[in-house]
Amino acid sequence: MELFKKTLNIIEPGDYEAKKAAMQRIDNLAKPIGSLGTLEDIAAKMAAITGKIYNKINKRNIIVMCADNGVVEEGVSACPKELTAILTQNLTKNFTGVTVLSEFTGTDITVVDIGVDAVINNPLVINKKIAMGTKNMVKEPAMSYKEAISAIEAGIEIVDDLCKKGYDIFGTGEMGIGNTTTSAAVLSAISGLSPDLTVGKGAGLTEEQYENKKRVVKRAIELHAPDSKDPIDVISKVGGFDIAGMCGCFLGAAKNKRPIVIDGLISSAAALCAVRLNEHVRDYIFPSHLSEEPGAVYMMKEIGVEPILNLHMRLGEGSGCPLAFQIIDSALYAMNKMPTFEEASINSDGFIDIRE
Ligand SMILES: O=C(O)c1ccc[n+]([C@@H]2O[C@H](COP(=O)([O-])O)[C@@H](O)[C@H]2O)c1
Ligand SMILES: Cc1cc2nc[nH]c2cc1C
Repeated sequence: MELFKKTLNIIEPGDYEAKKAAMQRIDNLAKPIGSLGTLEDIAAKMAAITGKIYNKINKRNIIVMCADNGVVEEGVSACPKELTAILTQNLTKNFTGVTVLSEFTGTDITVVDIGVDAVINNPLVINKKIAMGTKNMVKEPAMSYKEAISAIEAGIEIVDDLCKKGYDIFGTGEMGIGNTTTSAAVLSAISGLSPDLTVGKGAGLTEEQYENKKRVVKRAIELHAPDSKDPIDVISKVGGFDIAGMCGCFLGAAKNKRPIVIDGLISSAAALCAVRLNEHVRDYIFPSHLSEEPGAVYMMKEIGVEPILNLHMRLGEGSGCPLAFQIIDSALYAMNKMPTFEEASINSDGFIDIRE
């Protein structure tokens, strides 16, 4: 509880003076005002995070939180629960989408067992197991309030450690059969939106199974009536250990003044909880893509960010993060290397400053 409270208390807003100075440079670059669109927003936001106008990312890390969800016994997923443990192991063998894309983009992966319902005997998986999966949320709260805090603290600790190792950007990912159900439940509980809008087909469901999934989310919310103003209450009643762990990652990144990227629906649920715990966390968050899950649009709105990409992806694992890293790198490179109108005029006889 101490680490959680301390972290929440010391998170500061971004450096808006540095952001203003960055915007000034961006507006002076040899291009029509605003013509680099979202790349400009990214470069300015990064300046607010680091307090510097010129930024470069050297070390990238995606933290993948793996956990099981008790609600799977209600038939909400097309996948067998055992896949969580298998895919957790696969993350360490470069057998997954996120690891291959990370290899391509020079990104390291941190695999965390935060609640897989199996013994994961693998030195490449960090053991932060809170329990052997959550409870079935239509029968009882998914976890205790204390467990939710412990899982959040595990995420903060992971980010603290990685910051000491020199990582300067983070991605968030997860592996957990059934976690599109918990994510939709968290979104509905916090926003008040009907599960008819927030629930999707996840890894794939028949129409009949999809109707059941919506009923399950409605039943869990009716049973526990989570307090929409208390993200810990929401996570503990209808969330998952992966969502809690990633929520901790967002808080930890904000505390350490490091950028952190959202992937799909599940990491959005974690980001939403983190932003509701402390509004300043938003200053450190970059979205990546718009997940194909229907709830993703509402997640983005509730968090208050606009996805950079729309690639119709719905893999999860953190797979959108390496792609966003490349866009972020490009934005920073343009910011650092493009000449201003003044610089371009000095270096080229024929240059016309279109602002005059
Ligand atoms: O992140 C997303 O937007 C996303 C959308 C659909 C499925 N997933 C992945 O699929 C698994 C959850 O799907 P489900 O149907 O079991 O809830 C979990 O391991 C996620 O990584 C992830
Ligand atoms: C193969 C596979 C990979 C995944 N990654 C995230 N969820 C997944 C579900 C399946 C089935």
